[in-house]
Amino acid sequence: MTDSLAIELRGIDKRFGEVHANKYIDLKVNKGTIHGIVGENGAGKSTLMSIIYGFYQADAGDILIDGQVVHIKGSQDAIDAGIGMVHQHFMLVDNFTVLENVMLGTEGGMMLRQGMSKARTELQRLATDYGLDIDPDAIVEELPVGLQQRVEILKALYRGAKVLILDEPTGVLTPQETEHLFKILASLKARGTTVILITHKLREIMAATDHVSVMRRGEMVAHVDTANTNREELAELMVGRKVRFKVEREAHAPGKALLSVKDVVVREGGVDRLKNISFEVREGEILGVAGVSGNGQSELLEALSGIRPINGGVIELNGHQITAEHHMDPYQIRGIGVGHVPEDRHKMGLINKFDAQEAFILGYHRKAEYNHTFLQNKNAILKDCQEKMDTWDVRPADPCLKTANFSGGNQQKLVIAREVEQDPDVLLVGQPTRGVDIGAIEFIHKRIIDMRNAGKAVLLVSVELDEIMSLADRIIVMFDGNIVGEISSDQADEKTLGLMMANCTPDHLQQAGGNA
Ligand SMILES: Nc1ncnc2c1ncn2[C@@H]1O[C@H](COP(=O)(O)OP(=O)(O)OP(=O)(O)O)[C@@H](O)[C@H]1O
Repeated sequence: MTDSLAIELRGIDKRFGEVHANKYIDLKVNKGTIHGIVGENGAGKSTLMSIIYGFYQADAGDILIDGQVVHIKGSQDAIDAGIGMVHQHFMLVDNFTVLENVMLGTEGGMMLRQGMSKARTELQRLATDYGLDIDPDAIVEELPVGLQQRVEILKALYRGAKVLILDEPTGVLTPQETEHLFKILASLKARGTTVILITHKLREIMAATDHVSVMRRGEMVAHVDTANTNREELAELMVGRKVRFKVEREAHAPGKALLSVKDVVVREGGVDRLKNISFEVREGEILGVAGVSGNGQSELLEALSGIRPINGGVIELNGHQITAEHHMDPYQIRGIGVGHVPEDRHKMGLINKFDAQEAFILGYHRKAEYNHTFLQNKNAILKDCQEKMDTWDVRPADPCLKTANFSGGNQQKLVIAREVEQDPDVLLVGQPTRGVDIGAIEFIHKRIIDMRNAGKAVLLVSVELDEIMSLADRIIVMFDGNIVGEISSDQADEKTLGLMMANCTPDHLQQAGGNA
């Protein structure tokens, strides 16, 4: 039966000091299938994939490709063995063209005209065969995220990948881009490529995969055929208990406005990113902001949190006015009772070299409780961090571990725990559950609802429509720097929101309402 296996792992074991990240893992992946891998944050999924791709060396165990043991000591060995990987954070050279990125590091020489022209022909063949349409001369940084990911896939195929690993590929994609990606994966499968897909989104697992393997705390705990399972069972296998998918949200009367935005303009390079927008968020209310990425939601969060000055209008935050003339920086804004969970935890939420205990006080480090007269109160910081890590189930609960060495989902928990636990009056939160496992999503959602029930104002920006619809009381929709519509969450459904996000006419919306 081994001929039908694209890749097999036997007894893969890996430790990082005290952390036993992979415990004697066995895995069989059939050729020409889409194989899902799920598991809680820190379960060891990325470590296992990094071993297959040669980033890490296993302490024990074998990797077999086409039935033969292969020794993968680096990514070039993995590429030679027909393995390709699309990382969560793309590995592209931003100011190179698509073609240059695809060729980079391969035989033929970038500078040789003949090599370039051969590569162009091959790239076009791959693009046509796999439905990966792209302009070879486009500059990568000018492409939307979904197309940049396509370049990563093409790069792997160009290097002859027979097994393609995708680690959380949809975390940064819009729903439309996600749909496209799944069509591409189906076409890869139809042409015999094997896909290993890591995702926390169980809907995607159910829709796209043939088989699923479940990891928990470094172990492989189950292998199931997708056709014979469901989201609830997978969630229970991952977490070891039943998980509620539905958020409990009781009716609640909001109070006075804690955040008010009046005619706010944000300009960048002569272009208005926010065009005279106005709205309010009141005490005891969650306002959801929906929109296709790139329509001003990120600029809005950055303006409100003080990262970006505004060019016009007025923001009133917890009784304080911010205008173009009177800017407040992020530290000052935190000081007036505003918490901010940035959309991109790597760029704005954490400093990789810092320990978890330092990450936990970032932005709050001057507070009296973390300081003696002149020096930091290390004991207080350590104790505080330990308590919060336990409450939020950050794994490993080690305040001295470098931020970079936590798994992606645990890094996200560090950031959101830091902001929520400061008990701000206004919480600005971007993509709160990006990369977070199903059990942690349940917890994070509950904490956001608890804040609303305690009379706080929450502004929630998320690309997950399910998340917005289940948490928000009201939803505003952004398009091209404007607010193009508002809807209460009881009336919102995916179709109506989708049309609003595309800025469709009232007629279209009425039809959608009728058909919904
Ligand atoms: N370079 C490293 N040094 C120390 N510990 C590490 C390192 N890389 C990973 N770990 C630890 O190994 C464990 C497994 O991490 P891994 O990133 O594989 O989890 P994951 O299942 O991919 O999680 P997530 O869903 O959050 O991405 C975690 O406890 C993590 O902190």
